[in-house]
Amino acid sequence: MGIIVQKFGGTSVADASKIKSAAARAVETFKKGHQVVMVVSARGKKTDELVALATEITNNPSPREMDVLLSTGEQETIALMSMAIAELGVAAESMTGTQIGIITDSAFSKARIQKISTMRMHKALDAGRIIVAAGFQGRDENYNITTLGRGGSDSTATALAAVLQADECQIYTDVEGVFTTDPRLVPSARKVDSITYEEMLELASLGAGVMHSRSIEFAKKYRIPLRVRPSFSDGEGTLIHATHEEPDSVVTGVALVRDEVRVTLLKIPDRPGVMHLIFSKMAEKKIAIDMVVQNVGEDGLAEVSFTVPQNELADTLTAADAAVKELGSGKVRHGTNLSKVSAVGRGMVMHSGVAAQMFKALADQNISISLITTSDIKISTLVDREDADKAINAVHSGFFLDQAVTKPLPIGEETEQEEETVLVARDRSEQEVISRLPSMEDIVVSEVELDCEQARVTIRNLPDNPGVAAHVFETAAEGGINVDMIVQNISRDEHASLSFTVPRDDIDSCLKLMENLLQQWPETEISHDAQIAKISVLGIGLRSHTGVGQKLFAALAEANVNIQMINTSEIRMSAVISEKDSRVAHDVLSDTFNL
Ligand SMILES: Nc1ncnc2c1ncn2[C@@H]1O[C@H](COP(=O)(O)OP(=O)(O)O)[C@@H](O)[C@H]1O
Ligand SMILES: N[C@@H](CC(=O)OP(=O)(O)O)C(=O)O
Repeated sequence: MGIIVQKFGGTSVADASKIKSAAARAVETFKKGHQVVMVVSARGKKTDELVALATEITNNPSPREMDVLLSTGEQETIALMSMAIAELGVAAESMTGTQIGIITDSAFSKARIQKISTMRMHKALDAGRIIVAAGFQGRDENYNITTLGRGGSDSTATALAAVLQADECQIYTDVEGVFTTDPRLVPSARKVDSITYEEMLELASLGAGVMHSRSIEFAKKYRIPLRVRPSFSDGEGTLIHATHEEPDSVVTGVALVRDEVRVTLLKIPDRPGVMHLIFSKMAEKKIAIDMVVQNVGEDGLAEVSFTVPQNELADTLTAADAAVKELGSGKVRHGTNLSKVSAVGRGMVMHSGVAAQMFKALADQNISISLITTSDIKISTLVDREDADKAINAVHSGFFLDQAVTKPLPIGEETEQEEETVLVARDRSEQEVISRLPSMEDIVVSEVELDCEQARVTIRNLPDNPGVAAHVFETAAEGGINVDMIVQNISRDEHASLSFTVPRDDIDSCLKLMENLLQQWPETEISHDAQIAKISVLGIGLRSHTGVGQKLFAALAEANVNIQMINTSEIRMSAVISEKDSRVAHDVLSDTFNL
């Protein structure tokens, strides 16, 4: 039998009795004949406590020393866990990230794995020992201790599963599996039995804290079946894999990021290269931009908004100021106390009216939406933080996620799928996997897609009131118009400007419907462009790797292509450009990403 990786999060190793029951589970698996690699996190809230302790000493801790400090939480757990396993009569060996040979770059607090050595682990496994590995940590080339970012033990687990070609990577946690949303926030959330890598990637990157998004990235790249399981019961949990069967519902889950801030660059030049410059300034400071919302420019001037985590505001403003200075025009504004509410589901691709349904759910609760961005399988909205809980509940019930009954997968299909995924893992020689290690965290762009069948509609000066977006998209849905990309930005005077794309053949009927609707808001202006193209890069981990946006914008700038609208997600980045630029954009992006 093969290798099983079992990861136990902080909540599952919080005290001695929890450590003992985690140890018992590993021993049970071992006794069934598997080789077992445990990956453990710091106990309970240990990491938070260490962070708090450091801030009692300084407001400006050295990033290097912070990583030395935070890595101790996991070190405590590996020793205790190994003792607990030994008490059950099985040999165990604790290993820190350094001892395993997890080599990362030197980006303290958000390091990326570059290499993993399997030698020491194989030796211990072959000697009949359970490995207890410290999650969340590694070392750089100069033996500085690094950490992988909060929640990073999931990434350690899937990365180890990938290099060891494990049969399954099990993530044990304090809930029954992956739910339709965080059950702590929405008690009526339901567990889902299976979910695709893409949906889980989007959900995790949009705030579903149950998994670290990079861990799913590894699992998808290396085809490792992941299973999120409860540590307190024998539940089967949720399988995360590459299924292709029809989804049961249009939306699979909703997620919340509570602490977001918005930075808006106003009155910046509307010309090629602008986005590239802004993204480069952010990338220099390793700021992972979250939502990016760029809408069509007006009078030669454009505006772009993005959101970042609250704690990156100061760095982001410095970078934004530097960008504006270099551009020679523009103003930087920001808004705080915001939250992002998103809905994710593969079914969105096939159904129209999904956006309208989400905006209506928010409008019914009188919640105003300041930014909107969509991709093919997700819709994200930015709302006031005080509305966050109300919003997530509204969207969850608006998509009937509290009511849907999960349809069990037909037994045959599930078995076939599992066998297929396991085979892929077993077929590959370890040598081949190891040779790919230096590029373990490389960006994977798999396709450049060009869509010249769409037209763009832009509405400016929309009142910033709850229900406006819902009206617009309900009108489109009632008219049978399938809206694709949606971007809403807030404008200079706090009015909203909304752009969206529709099939080109529907542009006339769409304009007619909109003109009718807009009569109630006389200050609005509508414009359109039927000669647009949507160019997209598809892959994995696109948003969390700041480099992809940077490369994309650099390539388009180099080719002198102006960008009208942008949408980003974990698996797709799209830009609306003029149709006349479509060929050159396609060629230059294919070149840039070596496709
Ligand atoms: N969609 C979701 N499904 C399940 N749990 C979720 C979801 N979104 C957020 N969570 C939260 O994630 C928590 C588990 O993650 P975390 O606290 O990091 O656990 P661990 O300590 O095991 O790593 C759950 O207790 C739950 O509140
Ligand atoms: N201890 C680290 C790493 C981690 O992954 O923890 P958990 O598995 O409890 O989310 C943190 O708190 O971020």
